[in-house]
Amino acid sequence: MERFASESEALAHTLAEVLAEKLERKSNFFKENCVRNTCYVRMNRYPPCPKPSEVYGLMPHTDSDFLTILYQDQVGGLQLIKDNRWVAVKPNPRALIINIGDLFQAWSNGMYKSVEHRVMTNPTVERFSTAYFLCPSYDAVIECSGDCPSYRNFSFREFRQQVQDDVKKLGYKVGLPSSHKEVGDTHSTTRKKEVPSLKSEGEGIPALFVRGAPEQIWIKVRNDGIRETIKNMHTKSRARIQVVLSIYDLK
Ligand SMILES: O=C(O)CCC(=O)C(=O)O
Ligand SMILES: [Fe+2]
Repeated sequence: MERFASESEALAHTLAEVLAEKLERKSNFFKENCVRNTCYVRMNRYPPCPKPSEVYGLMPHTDSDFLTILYQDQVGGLQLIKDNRWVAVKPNPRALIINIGDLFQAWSNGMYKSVEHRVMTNPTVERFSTAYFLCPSYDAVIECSGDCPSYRNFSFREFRQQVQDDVKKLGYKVGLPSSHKEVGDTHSTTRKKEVPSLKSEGEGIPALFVRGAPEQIWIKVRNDGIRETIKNMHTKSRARIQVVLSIYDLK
């Protein structure tokens, strides 16, 4: 677990810096603000559930961090929204899944989009996953980039507080406002509507290959190729970046 944490730490910083460089923003932000005691690893266990159609393993959500490095076991159940539909992310023991979180969405002025995802339960098999969250200190201020920022500046403490308050009051996280400028304006943001049916597990996204789609970019990176691969990838503006990474990097 310690190894997962330290390898993920290095990887998360590399990815964040390169993604920042692509925005032509100072890449030392992450070194200065996302330090060891502000980031964390979470281990998730999903027990078998007799009523999988009625109970989520994890409710649909976006992560409240800069980016998440996720390793899932072979059971499956992770799904994300792609092209307005839920699709399964096929388990692959040699891949890590990297999700952009809310903070990167705000920091990049929506260039990188936080990915909505959820976990379905399995009626017979228990499932495990491990996630590393790249988070800043509570006092860090998230400054939206660009001449026409879509979000006002806010501290991570403020954002966390808003998420907690929303969950308490409304029963779900509102997260970043989708079309309003003010973080904290919970009433202006409607809950995302339920997206249509999911594709079957078999149709899910293979977790280790390169594919470009209008809204998502999948890249395969090995060993020390991370920087070059990301630098060279073709990002359409406002692309949603979903990075699928070879676990060879973890040796
Ligand atoms: O278990 C998974 O695959 C996803 C976990 C997750 O989304 C989270 O911990 O935020
Ligand atoms: Fe998550």
